[in-house]
Amino acid sequence: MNGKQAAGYLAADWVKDGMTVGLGTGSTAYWAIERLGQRVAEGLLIQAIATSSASEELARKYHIPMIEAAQVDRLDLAIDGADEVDHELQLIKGGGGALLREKLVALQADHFIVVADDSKKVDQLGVFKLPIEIVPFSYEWTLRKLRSLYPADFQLRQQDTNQLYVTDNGNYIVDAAFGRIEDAALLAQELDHVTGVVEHGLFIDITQTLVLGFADGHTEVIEKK
Ligand SMILES: O=C(CO)[C@H](O)[C@H](O)COP(=O)(O)O
Repeated sequence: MNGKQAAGYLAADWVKDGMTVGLGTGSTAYWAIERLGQRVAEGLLIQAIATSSASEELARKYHIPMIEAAQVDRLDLAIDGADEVDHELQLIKGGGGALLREKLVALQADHFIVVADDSKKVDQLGVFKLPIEIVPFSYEWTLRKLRSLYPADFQLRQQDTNQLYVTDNGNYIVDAAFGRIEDAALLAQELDHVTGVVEHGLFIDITQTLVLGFADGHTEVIEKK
């Protein structure tokens, strides 16, 4: 068992009968979904909402009962991966392009658990390029605005050489190389106010629990102070 699997499997233990669960996206959330699928096969009664079409497909493969967001007001729990996590459990997410739905789901959950292998733990956020989801209409203006605000490299994410990456919500993603981000909360607030930006991958004060997995299969659980 590698670190991602160890973290994903352990996080699935938080899920109890009757819960509505948010399912994250990526190669670590994958293991949590697989483990939940096993538990559903053993009789666990839950319903779930997925943060991407890929996770929805995976959950359906494991016969996890899926519902639409409109059917519930709150989620009991959401489990998702991260691209970076710092000591205060602030995150960069969106490497897999699902940041908007991931943030919507995380904010609606009473308990948000992040699953990651130990390579994701950093002293300061920002080495991983920050994904920023922008609307396609006038995206060049939004890109120009971002470039005028910050001395960072902003690159539109490509699907392949001829095609821009398009999210499940029909938007584009800009990957921003900030380097070390001195004040992630401030940057998050500023990006919230850039017209054309739909959402960004800074998850500030959302995570309650971090489940870290290590290469030898052991895990560490860190609760938000
Ligand atoms: O934010 C995400 C997708 O939008 C993922 O959670 C993040 O990229 C981590 O992925 P992985 O577990 O594959 O390393």
